[in-house]
Amino acid sequence: MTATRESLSRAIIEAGRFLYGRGWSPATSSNYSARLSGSEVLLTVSGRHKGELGPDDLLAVDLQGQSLEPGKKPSAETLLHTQLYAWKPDIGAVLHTHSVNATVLSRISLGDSLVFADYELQKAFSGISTHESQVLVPIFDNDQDIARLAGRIQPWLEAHPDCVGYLIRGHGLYTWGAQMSDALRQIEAFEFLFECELAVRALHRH
Ligand SMILES: CSCCC(=O)C(=O)COP(=O)(O)O
Ligand SMILES: [Zn+2]
Repeated sequence: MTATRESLSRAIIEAGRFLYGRGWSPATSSNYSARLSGSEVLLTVSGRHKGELGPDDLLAVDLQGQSLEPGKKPSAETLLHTQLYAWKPDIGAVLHTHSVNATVLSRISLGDSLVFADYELQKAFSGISTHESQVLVPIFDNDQDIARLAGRIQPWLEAHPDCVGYLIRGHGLYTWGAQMSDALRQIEAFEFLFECELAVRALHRH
């Protein structure tokens, strides 16, 4: 069945309620999107409360991140969404969240990536079928210049076609999927792994 703007709007609004309810999109943070076509994306308007989204809080942008709806301001992080849709035509939804665990873990990890290995829950990521795998999650330093940040992320994506998500240090998580349900599953999987990692590190300090 082809997704309509109405069904994709509903999926984004429901995702916002869920992610805000879990505490992963506080204080108007986060942005969400879904692919409308080969050249257009439905995205959250900048600055909106993500637990109280309605259809007016969404707008269409092109793959260059330009608003197609005058009067509506797209997310400040639009380019981080559109670069993913341009990177892979099978991406249908992108989620960006600001959880405590993603923020803390990305701040205390001094390297430029995290590796998750031997967790059964890694199988929640698209393309992974065994715990005997490694999920490599890059951490990019935060930047208020989103075009510059996208420019630093692009070569990493091109070199890692199996990438399932990335962290921005002190900021949050980006992940994606063929459909909104896939992106939501990956958000939950990342959050589970972040919590495990922080718990393991806390135990090792004693
Ligand atoms: C209050 S959070 C600061 C901006 C941010 O990181 C974010 O995710 C939300 O920005 P948007 O423009 O998409 O509302
Ligand atoms: Zn953000």
